[in-house]
Amino acid sequence: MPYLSLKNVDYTYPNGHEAVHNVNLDFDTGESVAIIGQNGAGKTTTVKLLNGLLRPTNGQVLLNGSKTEKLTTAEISQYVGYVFQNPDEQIFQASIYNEIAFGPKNQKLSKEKVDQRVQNAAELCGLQDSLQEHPYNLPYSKRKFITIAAVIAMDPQVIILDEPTAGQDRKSIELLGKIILQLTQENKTIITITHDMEFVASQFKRVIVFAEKEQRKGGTPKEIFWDEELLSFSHLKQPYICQLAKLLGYTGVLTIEDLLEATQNETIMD
Ligand SMILES: Nc1ncnc2c1ncn2[C@@H]1O[C@H](COP(=O)(O)OP(=O)(O)OP(=O)(O)O)[C@@H](O)[C@H]1O
Repeated sequence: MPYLSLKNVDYTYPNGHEAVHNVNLDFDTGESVAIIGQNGAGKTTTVKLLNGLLRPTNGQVLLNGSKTEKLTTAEISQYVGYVFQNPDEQIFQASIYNEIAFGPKNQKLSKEKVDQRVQNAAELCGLQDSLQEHPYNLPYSKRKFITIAAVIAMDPQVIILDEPTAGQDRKSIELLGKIILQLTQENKTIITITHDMEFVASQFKRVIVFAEKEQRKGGTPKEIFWDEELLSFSHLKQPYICQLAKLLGYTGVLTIEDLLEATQNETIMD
């Protein structure tokens, strides 16, 4: 049984705008999934439905096989954590320690356990030396890691990251990759919305494409990034390495290693 599912879900905002139509998705434990699609395709609405910030107009959200309609958003967020696109919508404490400790304290854990959760999450997110600082002493890019650490410290089974690479430099994107890998190795489910196709190609095992409020296709990065009809319909670009491979006359390439192999095979065949 999947850990988290959307079954025939529609969502219409109170102003009458339907943002998501007939979405069916399953997420298992230990998988990393990227959700991609052009602006306004319905990605953020979909993940807010997953953690109860929004409730379906039609259809069901299932957690471990059970309907979530009777659970409060606070209850669902114990299982499905959500890191906002904009960290400043999430941060409200006066120190990084308190920001990360807020969730575990609310879970009524002992002081030692809270400390341990904060230390572990801060270390994973590169914040262990800044715990006593005010969050706004750190730049925007680092504040995003504070909010990631705050959600990790609550230890939910599922962690949703909304646009984590926006405004991040190469080193921080590498750190994000490391965090995602570590969490999936701990059997967590990571669901990430992103416009960064390079990040998707390098970090995720499964990709779901949204276009015009519906999910269009799910598959491996290779299946998605070489489906040119799908990309064109969804207004998405291939990662640069795929574009280069295409110019050179190769298909099915996703990494530099793939491209190297394709060129070497050709040399051997010549
Ligand atoms: N609060 C709201 N009220 C009415 N319409 C909304 C609201 N929030 C989003 N929408 C609309 O719903 C549609 C889907 O928005 P959503 O934010 O889910 O898209 P998205 O794929 O996440 O886009 P982006 O990549 O820009 O974040 C868009 O047309 C958007 O304008």
